[in-house]
Amino acid sequence: MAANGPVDDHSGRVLAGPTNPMVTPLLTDLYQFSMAYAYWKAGKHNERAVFDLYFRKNPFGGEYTVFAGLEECIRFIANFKLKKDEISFIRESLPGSSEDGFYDYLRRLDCSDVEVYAIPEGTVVFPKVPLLRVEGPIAVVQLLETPLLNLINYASLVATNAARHRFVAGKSKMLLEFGLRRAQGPDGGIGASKYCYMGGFDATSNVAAGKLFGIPLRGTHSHAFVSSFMSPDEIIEKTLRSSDGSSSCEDFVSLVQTWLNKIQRANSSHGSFGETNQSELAAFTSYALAFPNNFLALVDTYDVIRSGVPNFCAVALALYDMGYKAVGIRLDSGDLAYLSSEARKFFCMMEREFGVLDFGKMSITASNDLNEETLDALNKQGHEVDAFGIGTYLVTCYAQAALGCVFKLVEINNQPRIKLSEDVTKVSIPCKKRCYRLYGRGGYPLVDIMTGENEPSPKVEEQILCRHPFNESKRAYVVPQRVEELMKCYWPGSADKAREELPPLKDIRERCIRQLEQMRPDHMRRLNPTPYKVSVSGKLYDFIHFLWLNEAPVGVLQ
Ligand SMILES: Nc1ncnc2c1ncn2[C@@H]1O[C@H](COP(=O)(O)OP(=O)(O)OP(=O)(O)O)[C@@H](O)[C@H]1O
Ligand SMILES: O=P(O)(O)OC[C@H]1O[C@H](OP(=O)(O)OP(=O)(O)O)[C@H](O)[C@@H]1O
Ligand SMILES: O=C(O)c1cccnc1
Ligand SMILES: [Mg+2]
Repeated sequence: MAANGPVDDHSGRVLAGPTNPMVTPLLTDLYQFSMAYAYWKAGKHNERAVFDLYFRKNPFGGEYTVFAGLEECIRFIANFKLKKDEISFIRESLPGSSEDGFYDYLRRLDCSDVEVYAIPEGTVVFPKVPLLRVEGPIAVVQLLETPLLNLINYASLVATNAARHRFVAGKSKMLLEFGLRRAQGPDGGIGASKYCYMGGFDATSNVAAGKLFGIPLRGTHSHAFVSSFMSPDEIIEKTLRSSDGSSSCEDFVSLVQTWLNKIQRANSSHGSFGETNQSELAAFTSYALAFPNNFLALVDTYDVIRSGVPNFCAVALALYDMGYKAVGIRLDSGDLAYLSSEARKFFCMMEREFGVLDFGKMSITASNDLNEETLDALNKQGHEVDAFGIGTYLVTCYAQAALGCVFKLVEINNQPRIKLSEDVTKVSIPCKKRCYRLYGRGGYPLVDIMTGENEPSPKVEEQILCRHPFNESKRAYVVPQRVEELMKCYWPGSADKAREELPPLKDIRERCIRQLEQMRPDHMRRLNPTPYKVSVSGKLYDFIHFLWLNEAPVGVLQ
């Protein structure tokens, strides 16, 4: 197996660079280069360091997180090489006293001696457990800190946000990501589409993301299309061939009008609406002529119940005459519970009145500032929405700005290191570690446990003591029914190890959905979820506290 550089992986494919060409070795904080210089000057740059990348608290008030962004990290590491002009820029940016030798060193730098262990992308993960363990010469690994955090923080946050929206919406609903126009710039938009799909969305409106990642594309039309029409007279080409090609309707506009009259006269709709908006009818008719097989109309430009829905039905029934099946409607304002229920009643009434099979099952898409709370409210009220189009709140992660992943030194030259803090949640867990997920009888994950690298792994059916890393009184014996080692080798560096494949996005998405489904329901609920337990072995617990006492200066009281 090949170990170094931008080489082929097992399937013979070259590991391409990151999706965003802005992700280069310069996409880091200046202080990383300053430290790299100081390490080099001190002759320390090749000291072997181990860093853990982890977060401290689950986002959105929840008790789980979806890990995303790994593939981009590995592609970055595989292609890490400073270009001549980049090195010149670093020389200009560091103090003039820096020595030439450092820049020769930068020229030779790559990640061929860096090892990356990581939890597979799409896994459900928890605070304190390393998502990534990066080991290598300290100067190089230090340069990786910022880009790795940048690639993982938003990816995992938005994937988690998507998973949470999916959880509230339920499995059977179609979830469409509509956020590109509101996302934080182009990378925010592309990233949101990729990671919302990973977190369980079905499709995106973002065409570039469709091309880049093969995400299914979906979309409707906007109010502009509806309001751009003034009257049915504008429609010049009125012919529609039937779906089987056997006949043709010379004046589809008149056919639609005939159906509108029938609907108005129908017994069950008598009196429920008068004149509908004719310019809206023109827009719908025109759209149907353009897409007879995919007719979906935005029905809230003028009045959903008095105009949009009857106009839609008139066009849909005319299409039906020609052998086509309309797709449905989109609602983008108003009370979505009420309007979707009223629209459904209208469709069912059309089915009964005109004997059109399945007309009542017409798809209803809803959009307009949706988020977890509005989805939850709609569920509680009862609604008839089949698909949700969600933008702003989803992609901007409005409910929480950042995940807060950190990158902490846990070992140097085989010496464990600890970072202390007044705030116990900020004390780092030292040592190069192994992490396991222990499963209980119900098939649910029970606890994650971190051990020292050389400790024996937990065994199925063998009792193991799991301790809270910092709280002495919190501990439990666990007899696992299944033991899963969490971190796998994704970049072996110069070690003679096999590299994990980077699976296609679709497979990661499926993994993510399965992972979320296998969690115990009380960890997943929105209100007061039960925290999932993250622990350390007895041996690691003792060592953390030994090191803590060793490193913490004893105060003097005067
Ligand atoms: N039944 C419902 N229960 C709870 N929230 C709802 C319900 N229906 C819609 N919403 C939400 O209420 C908000 C309504 O937005 P807003 O008050 O701006 O009105 P609007 O429908 O957008 O009106 P307009 O587009 O005419 O200005 C949106 O965030 C929407 O998702
Ligand atoms: O509401 P979001 O969750 O962000 O979903 C995307 C929104 O973008 C579109 O319209 P846009 O907001 O551009 O115009 P509108 O508000 O006037 O409909 C669409 O109609 C949705 O309302
Ligand atoms: O296709 C849609 O309906 C759509 C796409 C992006 C934003 N709002 C709506
Ligand atoms: Mg809007």
